[in-house]
Amino acid sequence: MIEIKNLEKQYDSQEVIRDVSFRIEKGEIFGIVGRSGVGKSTLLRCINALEPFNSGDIIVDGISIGSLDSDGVRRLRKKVSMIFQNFNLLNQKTALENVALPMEIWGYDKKTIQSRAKELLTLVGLSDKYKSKPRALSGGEKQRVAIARALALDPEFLLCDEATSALDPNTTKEILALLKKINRELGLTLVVVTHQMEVVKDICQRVAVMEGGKVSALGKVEDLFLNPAKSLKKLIGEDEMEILPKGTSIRIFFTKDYSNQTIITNMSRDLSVDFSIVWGKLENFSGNVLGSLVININPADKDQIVSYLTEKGLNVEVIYNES
Ligand SMILES: Nc1ncnc2c1ncn2[C@@H]1O[C@H](COP(=O)(O)OP(=O)(O)OP(=O)(O)O)[C@@H](O)[C@H]1O
Repeated sequence: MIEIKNLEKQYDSQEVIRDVSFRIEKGEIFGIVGRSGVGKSTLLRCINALEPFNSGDIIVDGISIGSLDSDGVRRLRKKVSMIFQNFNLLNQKTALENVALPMEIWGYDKKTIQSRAKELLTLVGLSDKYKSKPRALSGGEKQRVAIARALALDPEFLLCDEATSALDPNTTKEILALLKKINRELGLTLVVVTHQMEVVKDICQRVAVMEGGKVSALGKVEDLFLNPAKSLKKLIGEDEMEILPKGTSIRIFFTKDYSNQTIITNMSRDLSVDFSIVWGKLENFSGNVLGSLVININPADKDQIVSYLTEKGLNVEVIYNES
């Protein structure tokens, strides 16, 4: 488990992390999202002591990072590995040599290094590229090598700093599938910093939204997307607001349990009310299809519609559009 407690970080006089506290549970895929410059990468780099912090603490599996000496930091980085947007591979070395490097630094014997590096490159789907140098690899392949290297010392946590931001959409999907596989099969806890909402929806279970160095929302991804806090709405855009008709509308959030039910048609029959469907979307969250629907209603029917839907266990939001 990673516990971040009242963390504060400044660069000179600029406050970058302001009183941030949350926990990342073992085995989960946890997202940290926010606009550029809100402090996501800085927070991630504090977790493996790449950046010092000013006050507060980070506890990784019971170890307080704030009090580590240089040997402690070395051990922490073995446990908490990291991948980056620009891959950070050594260009003069082959894929195999890049993956071998951390094991050489830790003094593993040559035979173990060779077999483990090959095993890891096979795990990431590059069994035919052992001898390729980075310049002969695509972006996705480079990130696969970086992931194999990050796994070389058997870490428990993998920090991913915008790991798919430099990749095209299809390659992004492949790398996300690989990260999910690593989480599932090796039990690694993943902390994923990203500004890409598709990444959050595809792989994260919980997410912290950052704004101005603070956490402005935190929770399960589907809860935050289906009933977004203001901070998340700003990030994902409020495109539907532009097409809302005048008057009173109701946004209905469909959770897993309701997404296949015909509640809306039943409501129309049960209450004898008319409405028009204005807008709807279905989203895929780690394989679960959830959705939201906006209906425009007669203002006089508002209370009975809200009660009906709430009694059925649905989340609703009333939206008034005066313009
Ligand atoms: N080494 C540094 N020295 C001084 N200021 C820095 C340093 N690294 C980051 N900053 C500043 O700290 C703030 C937060 O940066 P950070 O990289 O953590 O944000 P971010 O949310 O990850 O943004 P991005 O997605 O653009 O990387 C920014 O204003 C940035 O300019």
